[in-house]
Amino acid sequence: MVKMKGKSQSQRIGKKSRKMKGALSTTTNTTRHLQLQLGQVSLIPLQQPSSTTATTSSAVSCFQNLLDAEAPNASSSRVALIDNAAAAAADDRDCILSQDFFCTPDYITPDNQNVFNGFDCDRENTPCPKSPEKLNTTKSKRCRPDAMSVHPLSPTFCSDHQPVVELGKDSGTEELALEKTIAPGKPKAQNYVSHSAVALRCRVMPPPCFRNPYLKDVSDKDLDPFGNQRLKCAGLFPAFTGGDGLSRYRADFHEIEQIGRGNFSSVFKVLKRIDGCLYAVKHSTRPLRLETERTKALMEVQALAALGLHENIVGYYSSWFENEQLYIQMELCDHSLSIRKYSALFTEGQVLDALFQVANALQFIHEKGIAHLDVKPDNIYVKNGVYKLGDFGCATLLDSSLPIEEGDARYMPQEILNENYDHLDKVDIFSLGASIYELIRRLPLPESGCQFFNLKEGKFPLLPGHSLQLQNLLKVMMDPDPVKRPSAKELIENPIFCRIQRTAS
Ligand SMILES: Nc1ncnc2c1ncn2[C@@H]1O[C@H](COP(=O)(O)OP(=O)(O)OP(=O)(O)O)[C@@H](O)[C@H]1O
Ligand SMILES: [Mg+2]
Repeated sequence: MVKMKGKSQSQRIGKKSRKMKGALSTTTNTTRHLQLQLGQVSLIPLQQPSSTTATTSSAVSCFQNLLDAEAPNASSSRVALIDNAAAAAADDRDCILSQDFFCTPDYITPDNQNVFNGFDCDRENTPCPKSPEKLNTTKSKRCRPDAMSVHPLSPTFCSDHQPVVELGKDSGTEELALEKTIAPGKPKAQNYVSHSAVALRCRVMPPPCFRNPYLKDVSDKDLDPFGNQRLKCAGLFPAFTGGDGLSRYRADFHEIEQIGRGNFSSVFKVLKRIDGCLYAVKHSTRPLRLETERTKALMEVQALAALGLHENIVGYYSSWFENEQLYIQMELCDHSLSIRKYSALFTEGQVLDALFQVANALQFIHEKGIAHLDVKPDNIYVKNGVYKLGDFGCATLLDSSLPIEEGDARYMPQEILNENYDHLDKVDIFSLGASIYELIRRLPLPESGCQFFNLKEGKFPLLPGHSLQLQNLLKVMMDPDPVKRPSAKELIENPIFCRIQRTAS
């Protein structure tokens, strides 16, 4: 409780009540009637005026507002009072909910919370959202003209898309109205699953589980027994897809700035509210409406999760669907090696360092039976001098048992453009060679023409300032015959890397 100087808060409130009663004594019969009712409703001005005069006038004007609101008959005045009481109650709830917001598990957090806490999902960008503006009940009246009020925790609380839910009109009590799901005498809509029903189901059922195609040794029976059926209706679950309900992104993270944008996604630097640490959160830029689109998008996180931790692979923390978009929480890196954004010149030592570290990442993922298929400078990130392979959006299984979607054509070897998928691990080796070549030259790789095809043949001009040993290594990595390219394991065993190991030790 906030202590006030010299006097307790209740003493001050008592003083204000007495002043208000003084004002009441001069009013009409109607006022006395209202005064009786006010005995049960505390009228406390929201803002405490500094001077005594201001306090009195505030109390009077507050009372005057109630008088103005009073309708000719008693029941409507009761409605006005209930509305004000409900609004005050909503205020209290809002204050509590703005705290609860951060600690309640998704599937029990009320949906439509953003509606009544005044939390603007688009513009919210503050670490600690303030308690919302007081909502008056006009809003519920506009949505539901015949309703007295709706408990905001109810799934039926005012939403533009709410199906009709009739409320009890208990004129004899001043409690907040109890909701009745079906109005007596009204025909029940057939074959219609109400939004509220879905919201309710979301709260009692956890979201579905998916089989990870990159993990071979997990049997289907280890998964959620309803998984298959529920995958089909995953898009129906607001808590799962976001819907118009709670934003897990907004609830859990404070967005700091956009740090990247790919063809399919945007990446943001965020602060996780609960642990105070910085992360990168990537989300798809267009909605994933179809089950096939969601399944495809999920493969990126499934690959990351199946791989587990490696120093040279971007760390993966968590993922979820929201508003038909897939969100991926990752380790935050300093920048990518994109030559459009990062223009530093690479010495041979730095080039070898980057090559060695990414080759380590490739060895790790190839050993787990996974190919990346989109190795390029944009997808190699740096954090404190450590290179990390990221963007597993094209990852697939080496045995070609999963669909194959090749990455950026500039970094792809000829065989994959010819749809020969026999040596997918060697595709990554070619792409790494092409990436290093681009980093050395600081010029974007050609997208077509003679040079484009020459590179696919492993033919490129000399690289001044770099050792022949390195240039030969790049040529063999970009050999048109995938079999002649070294594996990632062979690559990291190349004696050329003794140089950087010597420097490091
Ligand atoms: N974990 C991260 N830390 C720092 N920056 C990142 C991170 N993840 C992504 N980025 C930045 O965001 C950019 C786009 O990310 P990403 O490549 O994953 O998106 P995408 O849409 O899959 O890309 P693409 O167009 O290559 O398919 C990256 O090039 C990088 O600059
Ligand atoms: Mg990318």
